[in-house]
Amino acid sequence: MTESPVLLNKHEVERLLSYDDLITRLESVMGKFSKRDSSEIIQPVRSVVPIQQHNGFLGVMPAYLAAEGILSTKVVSFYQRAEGSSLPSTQATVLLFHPEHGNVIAIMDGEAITAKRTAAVSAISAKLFSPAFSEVLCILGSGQQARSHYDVLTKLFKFKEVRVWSRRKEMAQRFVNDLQGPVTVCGSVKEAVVGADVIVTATGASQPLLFGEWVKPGAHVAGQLAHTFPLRYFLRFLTNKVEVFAELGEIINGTFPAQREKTTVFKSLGNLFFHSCDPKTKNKMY
Ligand SMILES: NC(=O)c1ccc[n+]([C@@H]2O[C@H](COP(=O)([O-])OP(=O)(O)OC[C@H]3O[C@@H](n4cnc5c(N)ncnc54)[C@H](O)[C@@H]3O)[C@@H](O)[C@H]2O)c1
Ligand SMILES: O=C(O)[C@@H]1CCCCN1
Repeated sequence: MTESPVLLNKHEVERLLSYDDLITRLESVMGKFSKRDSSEIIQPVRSVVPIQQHNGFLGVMPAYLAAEGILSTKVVSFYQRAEGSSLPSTQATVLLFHPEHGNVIAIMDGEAITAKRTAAVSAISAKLFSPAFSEVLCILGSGQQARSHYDVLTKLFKFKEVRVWSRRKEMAQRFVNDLQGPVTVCGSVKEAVVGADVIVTATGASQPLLFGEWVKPGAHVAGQLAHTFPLRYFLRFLTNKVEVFAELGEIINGTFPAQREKTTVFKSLGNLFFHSCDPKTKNKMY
């Protein structure tokens, strides 16, 4: 007879999930994923059901790591919320299965996992690609991802200055009031971005907010885009001289060099990494 699944609520997940463990673990699994060896990891592309009349989506994100006996799926809904809505735009549950018997062994809050996992992956990208002496962090947005990115990036790097922009200044101010360290609230995206070494985009915007001409040469952009944000926009608004270079796992594996001195963009959905174009560098397209 199978036992009842363990239930982990948001508070428990937050307590148990440390950024140090997550970063180590994610570096390992992203490296394995990029080897495309199905005996190591099977992770199909996320299935998404559009819920058009309510501006929402339901996604299912399964994965299987045979050697480690981990069989799991996240079930996530994401909705476009009206400005000022108190509802979270992303809500998720993660189910862990017994790989041999197929029964559910744990049901975990997925909001905390999504917040921390996504920020930890950006932190890995920043570790690899941010300028050697990064002093200024810029965060666009003031929601869940903005907060988790603030937490992990200020834990890993010693920034001299942190800037936040949000479409409503009072939301940016509320975000800052919750933090311990000093953060500047900026009145425009440009003001927040110019001169920044690490730039996090964490908004639900489906139109470009950040323009390449504002980005300091050599800076690193960690892009948490709305999945509705077309990739071609993201490339064009940044610069028309962008090449898709590699998956993050390929950089971790050493298949491609990180080239920290270049202006780099990590597009989190799909784990792609871009850098500004160098004609001598081999193009790699996915
Ligand atoms: N890559 C990933 O794996 C991943 C995971 C989770 C979330 N995301 C994406 O990250 C983004 C932020 O997610 P979140 O959980 O922090 O959401 P959230 O709802 O907590 O915060 C959204 C933020 O975006 C701002 N915003 C919304 N629409 C905007 C617009 N049109 N212009 C300017 N600002 C706007 C809001 O004011 C708020 O600051 C979303 O696009 C989400 O889809 C990506
Ligand atoms: O990977 C995720 O969990 C998120 C959910 C929200 C939309 C973007 N992707």
